[in-house]
Amino acid sequence: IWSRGTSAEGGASIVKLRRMREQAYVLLWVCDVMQLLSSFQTSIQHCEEATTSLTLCFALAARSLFTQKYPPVKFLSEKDRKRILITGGAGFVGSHLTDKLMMDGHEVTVVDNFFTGRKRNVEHWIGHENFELINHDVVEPLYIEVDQIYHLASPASPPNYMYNPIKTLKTNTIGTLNMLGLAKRVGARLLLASTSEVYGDPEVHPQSEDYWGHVNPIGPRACYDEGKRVAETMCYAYMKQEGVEVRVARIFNTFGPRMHMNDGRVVSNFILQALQGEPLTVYGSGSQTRAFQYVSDLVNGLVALMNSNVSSPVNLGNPEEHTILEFAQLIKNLVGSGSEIQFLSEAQDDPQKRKPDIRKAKMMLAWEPVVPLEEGLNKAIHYFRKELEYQANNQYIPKPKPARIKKGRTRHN
Ligand SMILES: O=C(O)[C@H]1O[C@H](OP(=O)(O)OP(=O)(O)OC[C@H]2O[C@@H](n3ccc(=O)[nH]c3=O)[C@H](O)[C@@H]2O)[C@H](O)[C@@H](O)[C@@H]1O
Repeated sequence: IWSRGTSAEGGASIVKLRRMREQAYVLLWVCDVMQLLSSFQTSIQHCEEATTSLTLCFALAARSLFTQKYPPVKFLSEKDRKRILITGGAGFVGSHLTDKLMMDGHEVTVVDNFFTGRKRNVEHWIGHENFELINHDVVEPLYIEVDQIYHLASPASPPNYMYNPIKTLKTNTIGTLNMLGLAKRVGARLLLASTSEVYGDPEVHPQSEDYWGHVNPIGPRACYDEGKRVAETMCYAYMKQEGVEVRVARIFNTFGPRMHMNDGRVVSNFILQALQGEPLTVYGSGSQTRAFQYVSDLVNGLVALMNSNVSSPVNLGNPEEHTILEFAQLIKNLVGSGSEIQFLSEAQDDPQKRKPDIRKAKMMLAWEPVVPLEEGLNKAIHYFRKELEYQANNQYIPKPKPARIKKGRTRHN
């Protein structure tokens, strides 16, 4: 500019340049201020972060000082401590089994696809060095190193297993094949959670292990009943052909805390209905019978069977038999509820009588149920009462918004 322009042009250019320089100074000043502000903000953030971490440290220290983080766990020597896989370990029975095996000092891996299981059931172990939780569906293969497998994965409540019969079949067939394959590969012992449903609507009463059953292979319960029957067949095929060590527990009706509120089985239905003052729904006449065991008895039976040398199927249940109508009355009385009893239509293929013959378990495992029915029911009632309170306290009930007034007119949504 200097060299090319006239003096007049040169003067104008100088003025222009001065202006540009002034503008540049202003720009630089703005930049400086912004930088200063941002570094100030960062240091505030650092300060906040430091304060937060410090608070967190104090909170954690206080928590570990004043509270016990995990339930007490026994110390087991390397020789006695087992690596145990529980499929369906976040479910109702699985989570109680997890508690027992963890407290006994073993290393427990829980595998669950959370179809009916819940993280809440095992959250008290999360972070413990002996515990691992894997979100996995047993229909897909699993590659881990374990000594024992408790194979519990499957929906067990009729409304749940009938909701998706194909998935129920896949879980009990492909899922069981996958777990037996794993047992074979790593040389683990596998316990199958089978069921009293393998006896179908029984013509023999009470049911002992040598009864072959009376199952409708194309009825609504078949996905579960036949699924479990073929799962048992698979266990013995792997035992004979591949030398896999198997244990088969035929589990009869079981109840207790951590049953899902929407489980749909009779115990949780009746207790929740009685607690909420709703009618107790009896399907059919209520003359059909069942015998109910408390979950801790079952868990002790499962562990005793796994560690025994009994490879043939064993019934695990409480032989105290009641009609469903008697059962409804008992729950009403224990809750102190004024609920009515409502008779609904009978469920298709509903077994009319069921009661376990447990002589084999008594003789071979020295096991028998010890929790009386009423004591177990009172524990379950206490649990469901707390669950209802929990639900009520954690429910977000949106308040209706007042209608907005715009220019003197009510706005209609
Ligand atoms: O509780 C269990 O552990 C067993 O539950 C079910 O077998 P089910 O005996 O049919 O269980 P529930 O659904 O609890 O039914 C028991 C009886 O109560 C009746 N019921 C059920 C629910 C209800 O609201 N009202 C009612 O009268 C049913 O019709 C049936 O006669 C499963 O099929 C078994 O595999 C499982 O072992």
